[in-house]
Amino acid sequence: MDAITLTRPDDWHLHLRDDEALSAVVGHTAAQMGRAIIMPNLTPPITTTAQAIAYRQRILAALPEGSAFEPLMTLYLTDTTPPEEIERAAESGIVKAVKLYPAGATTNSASGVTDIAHCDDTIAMLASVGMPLLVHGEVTDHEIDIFDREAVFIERVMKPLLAKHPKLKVVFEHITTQQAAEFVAAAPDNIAATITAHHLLFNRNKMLAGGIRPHYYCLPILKREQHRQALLKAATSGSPKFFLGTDSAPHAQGDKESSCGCAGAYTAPAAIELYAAAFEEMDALDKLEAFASLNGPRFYGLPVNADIVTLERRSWNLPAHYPYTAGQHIIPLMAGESLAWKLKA
Ligand SMILES: NC(=O)N[C@@H](CC(=O)O)C(=O)O
Ligand SMILES: [Zn+2]
Ligand SMILES: [Zn+2]
Repeated sequence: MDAITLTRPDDWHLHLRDDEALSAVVGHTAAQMGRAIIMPNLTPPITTTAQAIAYRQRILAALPEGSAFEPLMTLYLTDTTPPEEIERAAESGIVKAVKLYPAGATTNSASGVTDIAHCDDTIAMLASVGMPLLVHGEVTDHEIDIFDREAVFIERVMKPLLAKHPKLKVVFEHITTQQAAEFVAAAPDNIAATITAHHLLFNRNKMLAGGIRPHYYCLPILKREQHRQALLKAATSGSPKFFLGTDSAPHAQGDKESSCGCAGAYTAPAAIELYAAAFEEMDALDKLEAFASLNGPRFYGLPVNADIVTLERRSWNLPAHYPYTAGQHIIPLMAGESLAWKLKA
């Protein structure tokens, strides 16, 4: 097989940042994806519908000429988000989901939720308007080992949350463990998950064996091979519960290559090609379209994209870096390395 044609994919979990950084990165996603769910973890975070509408305008203004890319906006849930904000969000037609960051779990999560009990009425409103809650599923308890934080989150937070709100639509974002993959597969239809390309392609050795590679440091952190295998199995299973969410999370080179480096892998420039590599490893390229282009819109209740894209089997090398903010580069995942598939321009 030398070419694959797919309905144009969407990215159901993306960080675009703001200002200069936004302008530097948005074209990479817009060249591949029809739409993307835009994460709200700016500083300060996007907590209101009015802020989401303004942020969407900045994204549209930063797009390359003629781009049809559509940003789908989210709100950042806090301890004090009122249920009325959810009603406003639903009425806007612009906000598609609300994001739960446990306070302190990841980049720009300081304003996140300290105890989900504070959000009960707001989450009940989400369930009643049918808007998905997107969850960064890691506990923040310092007693819990970083490699166990996702699995513990399922028991301590996810199961009680779903027991209390059985109709709530939940996307378990960027799952990284066998436990999460099995939990989602066995859950009712209102529970789905995004999976990143980097968690499908790499285990923690890539980050830590033979030298520490900060561009592979992201949250949730890369896990053991056993977990990568479980994610590959889930993504290629044909189940409509699993879909593409790159979690492409740009940070300046200097903020990654540091004594206390930021979490986040920059995968947007080669997103679909990285997923193609993972699906090919499973001999499952025939399952890529459902995962990348069909399952996400179905869960969100949106139409699939009307146009198609073509991937060609053609070896190419990722650039060593891209321009980012003034005086800073951004280093993509697999910088300088080769990929077997290339999206046809
Ligand atoms: N994934 C990451 O490692 N980082 C994300 C935050 C997130 O998605 O948790 C970021 O905003 O940089
Ligand atoms: Zn996250
Ligand atoms: Zn993210």
